[in-house]
Order: sequence, then C-alpha cells, then structure tokens
Amino acid sequence: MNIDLLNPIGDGRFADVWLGTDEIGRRVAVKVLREEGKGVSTILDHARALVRSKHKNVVDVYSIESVCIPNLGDEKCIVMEHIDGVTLEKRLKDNLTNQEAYRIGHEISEGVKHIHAQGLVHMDLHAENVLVEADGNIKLIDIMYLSSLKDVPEMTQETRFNHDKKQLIDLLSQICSKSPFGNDAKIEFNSGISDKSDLEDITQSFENVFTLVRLNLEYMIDLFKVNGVNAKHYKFRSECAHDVNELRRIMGSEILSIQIQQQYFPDNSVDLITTSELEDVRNFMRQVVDGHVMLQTVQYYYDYTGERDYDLH
Ligand SMILES: Nc1ncnc2c1ncn2[C@@H]1O[C@H](COP(=O)(O)OP(=O)(O)OP(=O)(O)O)[C@@H](O)[C@H]1O
Repeated sequence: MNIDLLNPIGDGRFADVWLGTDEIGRRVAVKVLREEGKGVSTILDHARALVRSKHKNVVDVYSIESVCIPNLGDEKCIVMEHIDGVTLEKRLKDNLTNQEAYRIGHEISEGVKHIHAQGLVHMDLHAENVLVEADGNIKLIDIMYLSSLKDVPEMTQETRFNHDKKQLIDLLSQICSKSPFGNDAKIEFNSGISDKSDLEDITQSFENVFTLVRLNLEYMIDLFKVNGVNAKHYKFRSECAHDVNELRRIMGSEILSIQIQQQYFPDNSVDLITTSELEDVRNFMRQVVDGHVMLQTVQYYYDYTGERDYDLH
C-alpha cells in the first residue's frame, strides 16, 4: 500500500505518529515505533493485537506497511485509522456536563471490556491515550504490545488485568471530578468499588453516579447531591398500568420516582428510580398478582433489552 506522509501529529515515549493518506485517499495515522519500543515486542505483535480488537471505542488498525520516514528511511509502520479528535487530557482541562462525563466514562469502559474479552490488556490507560472525536465518540489508542495473555502464567495475567482496572478507576475518577457533581461524584463512584471489583462492577458504580442524568430528572439530581442518595434506575415492561400501581403500593417509600414512559402494544414501558437492589425489586414484583412480565423484564436501565427471561418466577 502506498502511503503519503503529510505531517507529524504525535510523539509519545515509544513512537512517532504521522498523519498520512493511503492509496484510496483515506486519512491514516502512521505509527513508527522507536528502538526501545521494538525491544518490548515486535511491531507485528502489537498490530495483530490491535487488529483483533475491532470495536467502536478502540482504534482500528488497517495494516503493517513499510513507509519511508523522513531522516529514518524505510520503516515498518502500523497504519491505522486517523482519529480526528483531542486527547482526553486536553478535554479534561474544561469541565464536562453530566451527559458528557457519562458518555466518555461509559465508552472508555466499553473499550477496555472489549480489549479484555479478546484476552488482551491495554497496560497504558491514561488520558493521553484516549481520544475524543468531535461527535463525542471515544477511541482508545496505544494498546500495549502484548498480543496475547494466554502465553503468560495466570499470576501475571491477573497482575496485568489489575493494572488496567486500577488505571480505569483513576481515569473514571478524573472524569467524575470534572462533572458538575465534582468531588462528590468521585467519592460516590469510589464508594461503590473495592479491591475485588471486576470491570462490570467498576462500570456499574460509575454509571450509578450518572444514572439519573439520562432521565433529565433535575430534582432527582439535587436530591442525590444533597442527601447522597444512591439511587438506581431500572426499566421494565408491564402488561397494564394497574400492575404498576400495585407495585407502587407494595414498594411505598422505596420508590423515588416511577414513570410510565410510553404505551406500546401490548405492554407499558416503565422507568423506576429506587435505592433498592435489583433482587429486592424482583421480590417486590413477585408480590404483584399479575407481575410476571415486570419480573421477567426488569433490568438496570443500561442493561435493559425488553426481552423476557422466562426462567424468572
Ligand atoms: N490513530 C491516531 N489518530 C490520531 N492521532 C493519533 C493516533 N494514534 C496516535 N495519535 C497521536 O499520537 C500521540 C502518540 O501516540 P501513542 O500514544 O500511540 O504513542 P506512544 O509513544 O506509544 O505513547 P505513550 O507515550 O503513551 O507510550 C497520541 O497522544 C496522539 O496524539
């Protein structure tokens, strides 16, 4: 593939990155590893790891090419999508709205979960390795040179996963601090996690901080800020408003807000804000005479699909 280099766009500790165009006119980023970077592992291993990890929140690697680099000559380079955006480091110099904070944190977590699901680790998760595109989409760049974790002992794998988890927590904490909830959000986020938390727990704790934002329930946000209420947002279907009313009666003051958002045949769609845990909500629903559809569909807002789980009784 013929690559034309335009100008340098980044110099990290281990690599120089150039903006270029490929032979079909796409703008590409061309990454040239420095000698010390090559010592960590081969350039091919690095790229293979990235090629395998195709995801909307992870940089897309196109190929490995020999490219003539000014003052260096022909070098094997990683050719990847050029991300037109700013680093999170730069973005965090300004404050974020709740929606922005939620989206950035959520998408970083999705990218990391995907990388781990491939048996890879990132190992260098910090705000300069997160790019924010103009439309707010997040891309993780600079994934560590390890192509696979399967060749290393379990203990080492564990250490590397934990390294990513710790860095993810740091990043999400920074994002919390830059949200309108400020340090309160950071404290709330950190109170929801422990040393034993996995990626899902970490993401859930972060999302719990911003969960009310999605409903634009400003009064709920005030309540959360003033009273430190750890509210959760659930969604479910109900066969009729009568079932929801019965649930409202049974749950009583456990409910902070309940809204029938829309009516669609044959069910209602309901949003519930409560401090109760999911399993407790299910137990309340079990007491509703005809509450089986609610019980089988209730989920955290972010996990909600509307699908029924017929195993739940
Ligand atoms: N795909 C890309 N699109 C746009 N810019 C990029 C891309 N990849 C890298 N960059 C820019 O180049 C800089 C350095 O890239 P990268 O972080 O991959 O190099 P590195 O030497 O491995 O970095 P580090 O110092 O974090 O180890 C990034 O901070 C970013 O500004």
